Amino acid sequence: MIDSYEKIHGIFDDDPSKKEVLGYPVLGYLPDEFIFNSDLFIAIGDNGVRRALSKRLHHRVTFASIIHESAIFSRRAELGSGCVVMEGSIIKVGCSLGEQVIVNTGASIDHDCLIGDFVHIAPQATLCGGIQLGEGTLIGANAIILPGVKIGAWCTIGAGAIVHQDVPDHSTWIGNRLQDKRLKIGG
Ligand SMILES: CC(=O)SCCNC(=O)CCNC(=O)[C@H](O)C(C)(C)COP(=O)(O)OP(=O)(O)OC[C@H]1O[C@@H](n2cnc3c(N)ncnc32)[C@H](O)[C@@H]1OP(=O)(O)O
Repeated sequence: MIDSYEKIHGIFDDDPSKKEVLGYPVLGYLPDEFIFNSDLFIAIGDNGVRRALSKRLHHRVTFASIIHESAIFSRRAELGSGCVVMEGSIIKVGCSLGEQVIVNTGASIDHDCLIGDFVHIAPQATLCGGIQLGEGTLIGANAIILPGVKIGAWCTIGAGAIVHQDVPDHSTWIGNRLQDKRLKIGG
């Protein structure tokens, strides 16, 4: 997506065997003393890793946000820095998305939703109106969150789930119910 809109100067990656990605040079590990002349985008899906890198770097770089041209993003919605809004997704009036949020392909976020930092909303997930998502939560592909539901921080909502009630922090929800913590699913 970045390739469609902007010049990419290079890619940082900890893996020394990677020399190029999509024809762009891999610059190796990101050194602490690196001086940025361009915006940075953290292209990492893991919400916790994205948070850690963002905290490490935010004082010395500006994070780019990317909205694909096929997405519908209400002019009455807000988006933080470092976000990506992918192909065919819809963000409607009154929504507020924090920093480093991934809105994946075809996801739908209806009116007045409040989305915390470092959230990932996977492909084709549907958020009805007035939903709140805490920091770092993953909404699995094709999940449906019913109107007004509040989901806490660092939760995992399974692919295809239907969430019909509030979910506490650090919980996992699969299918149509909260999982017993003893199952230790989704950490
Ligand atoms: C472009 C992209 O790809 S973006 C990435 C989007 N990613 C996703 O949408 C993934 C969301 N993750 C999931 O749905 C995962 O399956 C999780 C987090 C719910 C569970 O993962 P794990 O903790 O590894 O659980 P595991 O695979 O061991 O399954 C545990 C049990 O739950 C069941 N289960 C797992 N996921 C689901 C699901 N989504 N719906 C219903 N049942 C499920 C399994 O069948 C298994 O049942 P069993 O104990 O009766 O055999």
